[in-house]
Amino acid sequence: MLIIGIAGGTGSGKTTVVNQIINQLPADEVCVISQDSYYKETNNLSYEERTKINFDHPRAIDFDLIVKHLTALKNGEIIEQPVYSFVTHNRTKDTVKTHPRKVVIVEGILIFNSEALRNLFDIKIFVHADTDERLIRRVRRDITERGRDIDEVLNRYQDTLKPMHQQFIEPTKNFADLIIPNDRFNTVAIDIVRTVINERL
Ligand SMILES: Nc1ncnc2c1ncn2[C@@H]1O[C@H](COP(=O)(O)OP(=O)(O)O)[C@@H](O)[C@H]1O
Ligand SMILES: Nc1ccn([C@@H]2O[C@H](COP(=O)(O)O)[C@@H](O)[C@H]2O)c(=O)n1
Repeated sequence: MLIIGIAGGTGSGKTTVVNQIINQLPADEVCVISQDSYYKETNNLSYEERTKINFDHPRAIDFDLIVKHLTALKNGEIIEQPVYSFVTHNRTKDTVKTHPRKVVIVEGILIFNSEALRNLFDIKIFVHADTDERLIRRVRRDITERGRDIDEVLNRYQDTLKPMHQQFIEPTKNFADLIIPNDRFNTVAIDIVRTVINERL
């Protein structure tokens, strides 16, 4: 099994890069674990309280469960990946059965913050896009796909996204084996990653 970690700031294009990598691989040879699925359960909080959570701080993530699930996949076991709702800011009652595959891709803003998780990755990739580009993409995406309005996105950006990016996300670029510049679509980098995967399989 080849386990690839793909980190990078919000809006850097991690999900897009993952889709570009996997769309040429047979579906039964790859599975994806998204860090967003592993936001801690907050059933004890009201909706109002959940809107105030700092979702860009490592303490918001259930790293123990990601490590447990990744280890289980490595041991050939099927896992029940949680499903997260950006509308309710909580996990839903659903789960997605995720089968062990030859290639496992884990993507998320904070995945290189956990040493235990880092140690499970065979290849660590950091997707980079400039701050203004990420903000523009985030505004567009959160309004069209995540049910937010402009004030919500900009307030969250100023209060948590920007400082947390500087404190926790950008420094983890140093752990990367490969940095993909993604201000524009970077087909060369995607081809290189695909070649590495094919060689290792
Ligand atoms: N290289 C790129 N050029 C232009 N837009 C991009 C690029 N990569 C991603 N996007 C767009 O930016 C938005 C955020 O990308 P996404 O892959 O969801 O980022 P992340 O998973 O890092 O938050 C999406 O709407 C996506 O279509
Ligand atoms: N309820 C939530 C949970 C998380 N976020 C934001 O999602 C970002 C991470 O996802 P990406 O796909 O952009 O990597 C992160 O920056 C959180 O602020 C949210 O808005 N609401």
